[in-house]
Amino acid sequence: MGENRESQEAFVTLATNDTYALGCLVLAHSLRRVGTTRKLVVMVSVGVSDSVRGQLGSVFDQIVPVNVLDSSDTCNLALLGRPDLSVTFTKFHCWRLTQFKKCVFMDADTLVIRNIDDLFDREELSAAPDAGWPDCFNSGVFVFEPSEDTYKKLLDYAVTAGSFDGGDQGLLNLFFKNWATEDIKKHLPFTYNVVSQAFYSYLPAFKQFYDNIKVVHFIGAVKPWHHSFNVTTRTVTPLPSTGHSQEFLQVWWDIFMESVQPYLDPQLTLSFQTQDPPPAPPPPPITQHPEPPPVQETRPPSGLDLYGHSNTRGQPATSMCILYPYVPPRVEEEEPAPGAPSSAEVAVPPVAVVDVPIVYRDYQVLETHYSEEPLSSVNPDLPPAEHYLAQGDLTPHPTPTHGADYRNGTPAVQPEEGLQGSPDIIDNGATAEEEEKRSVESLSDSQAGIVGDLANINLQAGALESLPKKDDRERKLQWEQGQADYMGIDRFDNIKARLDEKISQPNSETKLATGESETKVSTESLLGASSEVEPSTAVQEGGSLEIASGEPVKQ
Ligand SMILES: O=c1ccn([C@@H]2O[C@H](COP(=O)(O)OP(=O)(O)O[C@H]3O[C@H](CO)[C@@H](O)[C@H](O)[C@H]3O)[C@@H](O)[C@H]2O)c(=O)[nH]1
Ligand SMILES: [Mn+2]
Repeated sequence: MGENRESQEAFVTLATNDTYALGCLVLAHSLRRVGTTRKLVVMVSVGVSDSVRGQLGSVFDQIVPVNVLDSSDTCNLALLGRPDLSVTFTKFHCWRLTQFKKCVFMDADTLVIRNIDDLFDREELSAAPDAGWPDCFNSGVFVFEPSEDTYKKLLDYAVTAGSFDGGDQGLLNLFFKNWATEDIKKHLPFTYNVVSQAFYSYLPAFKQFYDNIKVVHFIGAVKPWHHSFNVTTRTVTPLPSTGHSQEFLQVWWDIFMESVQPYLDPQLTLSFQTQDPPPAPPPPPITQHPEPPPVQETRPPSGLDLYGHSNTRGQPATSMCILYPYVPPRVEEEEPAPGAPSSAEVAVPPVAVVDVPIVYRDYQVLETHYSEEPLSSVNPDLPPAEHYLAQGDLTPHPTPTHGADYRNGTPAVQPEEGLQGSPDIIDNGATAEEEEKRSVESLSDSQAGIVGDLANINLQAGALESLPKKDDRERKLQWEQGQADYMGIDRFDNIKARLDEKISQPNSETKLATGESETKVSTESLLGASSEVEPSTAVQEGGSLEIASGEPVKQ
């Protein structure tokens, strides 16, 4: 392979804010660690701060500023009416990197485990199946050939046809619609884009093909950087219900702590937050709606999908996460007083407890289009932003809390007390636990649904007892109707915990037929149901679940 080829091929990623840029940094270090010989390119929009750009420059070969509202774009006018396509279009800028012959695009939330330079032997458009709908490809990793012509066609197509999921993935799948059938070589193995929840959805395959995993993709609303990391034990605590594999989260954090975090600008903690979209109004309290709340026709039904994405675009869920964006580097200490704990034993308190609005697949709130400059300054010939607002195309955000004008398409409803005015950073000396507790308690009963979310996301993994207790019987019925709460109470590690518990109780009524390779367990035991369940509703035909019980997942 000639040096020539190596300089003409690149891995490309994208960040529109400092938060996603952290992902880009970890991704780039992961690529360097597996010894890639190709160039590394990151596309950044105005939302990425100078200090973070500087850090990107230390690991990427090129930083390419991109701006979707570049007035040279012929499609500008049409785009203005389609704010939902903003980040989508930013991603498409990768086709303009015509200084390269071939590229591999990688989302900022991907992590490279093994060398993938062989991807450059593939043609446009090669990608791996999406775990949610395998006839579609996932657009987090794809091979493409830069071309201004393709870029323009994509924009035209986007404006006329639109994206069926509002994001780039829906659009790219329509544009490259023969991907699934035309050429098997364009079907990348799933190992090139393993959604990190796969260990959960298909554990045996995850174990079988574990050694081939090349790229892990942390899809969904909760990203590795939303997790908390204990600097003393140097372990990450997985947030329940995200489904992310602890093991790969740990790999992400190890790289982050070693190669990224020590070089972060100490001021970043603040800019980190202000770059994030402002807290959006909470979804209407469920208890006050005998009928489902009115939903705009264009929206798919609400609820979370397997990966924790909300199907309700424009309705962010609010969750508390503890961020550890910056841990001050250790300074040489004076001799500790006799009897005082050494610095290694002192748990570092969280830097900030942040109310993070988690935005599910909703890219309308991002700053690419709107936050930095008023629309009118982008192209002085265009009518002012109010014009579009008046047409009902866009809805202004109720309160531009960060000085930026985020027009996120969500209804202009004032957030309710208790969620609304929570400052971005609570730094009052309270411990994370106290703060969590306080914020949960401050919610009114009518926000019970939200309390559930808060409680759920704050629980430490394995804290089964403190999960919100559903009525056992109701839960059992739901299970039997195929409505198990796979991402919550019925998620794998909970089921496993219950199994372990049952197995360790020799007098348990649970019927355990332990074969060589599998264990059959009754619905009842999985649900941890009490013995008061009526016999008629006890284990029914088909109500049992098979669980492979081979060796545990590799640690
Ligand atoms: O505020 C944002 C949001 C996204 N991105 C970039 O866009 C990518 C896609 O967003 P992401 O949050 O990673 O989406 P996913 O959770 O992975 O969801 C899926 O849906 C997206 C929209 O269709 C696709 O882009 C993804 O590839 C697909 O995996 C990110 O990795 C970033 O590179 C930003 O820079 N800023
Ligand atoms: Mn992604």
